Amino acid sequence: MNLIQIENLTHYYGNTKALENVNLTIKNSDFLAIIGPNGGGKSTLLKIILELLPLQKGKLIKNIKNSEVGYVPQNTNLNTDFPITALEVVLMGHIKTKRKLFGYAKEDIDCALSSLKQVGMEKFADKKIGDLSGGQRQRVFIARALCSNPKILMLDEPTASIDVQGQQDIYELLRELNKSIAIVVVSHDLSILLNYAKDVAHVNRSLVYHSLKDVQRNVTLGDDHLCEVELLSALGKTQMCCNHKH
Ligand SMILES: Nc1ncnc2c1ncn2[C@@H]1O[C@H](COP(=O)(O)OP(=O)(O)OP(=O)(O)O)[C@@H](O)[C@H]1O
Repeated sequence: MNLIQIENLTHYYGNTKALENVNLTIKNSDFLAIIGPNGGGKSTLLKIILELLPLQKGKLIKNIKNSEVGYVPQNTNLNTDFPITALEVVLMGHIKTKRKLFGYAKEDIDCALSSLKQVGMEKFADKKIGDLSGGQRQRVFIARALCSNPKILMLDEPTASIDVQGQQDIYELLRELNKSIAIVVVSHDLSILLNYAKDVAHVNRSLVYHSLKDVQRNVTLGDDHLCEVELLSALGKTQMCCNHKH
């Protein structure tokens, strides 16, 4: 089933053309990696799908409600000094929270606890967000996005500044979630991402879609990471070459 369809999308910021004639379909079982150089237009694409930016030219067809698109933004490590618990962060994701005069309704708390359980963080419900590791904190933000029972989960650089083991744990979680919801990840962590994504969209103003069905998995982790140039080469864009050492 097609959840989201984008047709001939073009977007300008003033005179800067950020996206040109982009076509993309996101289906319910997808695990899509969106990659591309800095300034290539990845965030712009995400913001248009999330309707944070207006549609200027082209079509955006959504077969799901806006509330069924879960979003985990970039930089969830900011403001870790804020004295708020993991449970409270998740409760903030409730769009139809019936707030009581003091605190939250029991059904909201039960739902938030169940989201925390889904990401393996229920034991940390009462911990301050600043006392968690980067990977644990990211799980809490994923739980927050899961609160509205999304059909698609979009994550912008979910593993930035998380160690390799933590990154792998997050992707294992996303793989598990992908059994019931579509996953779209913007990331530069290609080595890890490629062991999990089913398809890749390379965005550099225009979008080139590649299926990863036939690409060899078990890409090396750690220092021997795969760079974007090598990835594109593996996908058949052999005119590109990589001049640097890993
Ligand atoms: N608010 C804005 N006003 C003007 N230009 C913008 C704005 N946001 C983005 N741009 C420009 O649009 C282009 C695409 O930017 P975008 O942030 O979508 O790229 P990106 O692929 O997400 O980059 P990064 O990997 O660095 O996050 C860039 O040339 C950028 O300078």
